[in-house]
Amino acid sequence: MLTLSIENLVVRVPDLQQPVLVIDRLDVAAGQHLAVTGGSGSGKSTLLNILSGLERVREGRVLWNASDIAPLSESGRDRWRARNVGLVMQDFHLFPGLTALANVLLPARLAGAADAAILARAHDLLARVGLSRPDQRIETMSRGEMQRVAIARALLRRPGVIIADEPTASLDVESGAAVGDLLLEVAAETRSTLIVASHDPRLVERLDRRLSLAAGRIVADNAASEVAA
Ligand SMILES: Nc1ncnc2c1ncn2[C@@H]1O[C@H](COP(=O)(O)OP(=O)(O)OP(=O)(O)O)[C@@H](O)[C@H]1O
Repeated sequence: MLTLSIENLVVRVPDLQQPVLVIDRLDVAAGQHLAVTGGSGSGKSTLLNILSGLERVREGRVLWNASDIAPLSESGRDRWRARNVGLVMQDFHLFPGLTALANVLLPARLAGAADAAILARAHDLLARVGLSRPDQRIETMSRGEMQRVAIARALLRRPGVIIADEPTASLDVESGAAVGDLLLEVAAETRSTLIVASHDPRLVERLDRRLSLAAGRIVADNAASEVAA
């Protein structure tokens, strides 16, 4: 379980005068389930990249359990992420040539943590996302099946926070609902904080807190009485 606090965050990109993300203050309690919504280009992926340490914080502070990740080097952020974050990104980062099961297990194997219990959990998670062929090679899978492998991998090591970017985007209604069930069940089981960027109203409405971004700013937050536009 990780608590998040963002203070005075400003994210800029080369070639643009206006920042792409400005968040003066955001607090997310440990174990909270947060949906990040907003139109295309509103800053959702930028926020998730910052929160997961994929992108460096250059202005402001991003504190996880009161520890700021902004000063960490890239390798420091990689280590922090491997220990704490279950990440589901839009482009999955799966490895062709490996089976579904091997992809799910890879981060645990790299960390020297792939024991019998982890192997059993990998099988269980693949079954729960509806994949019955753990030995199928990744490159032969459909996009929706790959999405489910990426989700199983993210949940394997009971991360303190699960961060998912459009986790139901490639899925039909039924598979999307199953993935929503799984994310919520696993987050509850492991008491993980859950942060999901999504356009999918069926998923968004199941999360207890909803934050809406427009042009890189928070314009609605159902947990806040006042929101700066
Ligand atoms: N490296 C970059 N250079 C220029 N512009 C960038 C860069 N990275 C992000 N942006 C811009 O920042 C804005 C926010 O992008 P972001 O990907 O966070 O949006 P999003 O809400 O996730 O959109 P989508 O729903 O389409 O994925 C967009 O206008 C994007 O074009």
